[in-house]
Amino acid sequence: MMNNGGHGAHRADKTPSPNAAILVDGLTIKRGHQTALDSITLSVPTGRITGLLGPSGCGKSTLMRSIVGVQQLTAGTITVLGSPAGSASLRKQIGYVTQAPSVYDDLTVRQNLRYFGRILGAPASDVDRVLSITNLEDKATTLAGSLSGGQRSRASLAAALMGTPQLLVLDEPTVGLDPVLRNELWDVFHSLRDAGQTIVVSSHVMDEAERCDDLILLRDGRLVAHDSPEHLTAATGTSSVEDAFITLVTKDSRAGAHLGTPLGTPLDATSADTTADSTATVASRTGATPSKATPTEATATSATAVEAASNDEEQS
Ligand SMILES: Nc1ncnc2c1ncn2[C@@H]1O[C@H](COP(=O)(O)OP(=O)(O)OP(=O)(O)O)[C@@H](O)[C@H]1O
Repeated sequence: MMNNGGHGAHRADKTPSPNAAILVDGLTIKRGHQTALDSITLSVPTGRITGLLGPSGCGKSTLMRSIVGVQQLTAGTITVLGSPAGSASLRKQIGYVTQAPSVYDDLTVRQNLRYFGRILGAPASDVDRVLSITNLEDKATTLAGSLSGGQRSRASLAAALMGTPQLLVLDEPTVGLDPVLRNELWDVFHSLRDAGQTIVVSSHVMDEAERCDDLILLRDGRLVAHDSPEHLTAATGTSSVEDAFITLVTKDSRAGAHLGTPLGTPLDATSADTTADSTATVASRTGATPSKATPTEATATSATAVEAASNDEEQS
């Protein structure tokens, strides 16, 4: 259902589902002089794929960073799997894949997975399980530094899947991948969802929106819509999510620019060139640092990695 009052259209804000995986209440985040997120209230249901969409700079990564607990909140609260975001108890329950592939270049894929698995306390059998899920069995003995871009993305996803986290937070995992690889990854996401995992995934690509169970549309840090693709199109009288979004943004009294892009193209062409996030895949679970550090360094910094990531970025 849609709420057409105020500045946007969204659902479930006032009556969050009792089985919500994530509850965001009045979340405001200032980064530098920017208000990256402005009074966001929403709930993300368990066992579904929720897509985060919106133009570059609208706050998708900031919302994900907040959910995994590496972002300082200016106001509001976030509850994840029943605990405040950032709680130590959540580290093994959340798999986080940032925009930057974050496996260790000088380790093979299998060694990377063993390493992350050891830190997470995952069973040794998990390595083969996630290699199979991500279709990387034939790359198990390849150095991560020798993988193609798409293979590295999948290796990062594999690392995040170690230990079977309940919640997966994926920041533009398909960026730069060709359509066949994107398709394969979406098949993986759907089977993980079918196995009971909750997935929050951001994208610039409108055709990926149709593959999500629910969509959150952000614009300039504000929530414009939160509903299923079917409800969004029905409520706006449109035949595609893209058209629904254009209609919603046009109605949005504070919208400043046009959102129209063809299906399958980035919402913002410049934003396809992603910048590296400051935290590593599974950082929220392991405390490990990105691939430039050696595993030893990563382990040494594990106790403070999450806090450091949060503090560093605020100064950047
Ligand atoms: N390290 C930082 N320091 C200060 N401001 C930042 C920082 N990173 C992002 N911002 C600002 O926060 C706002 C939201 O950025 P965010 O990265 O969350 O957007 P996004 O929707 O994920 O963008 P993209 O799709 O390009 O990754 C933007 O105005 C951006 O300029």
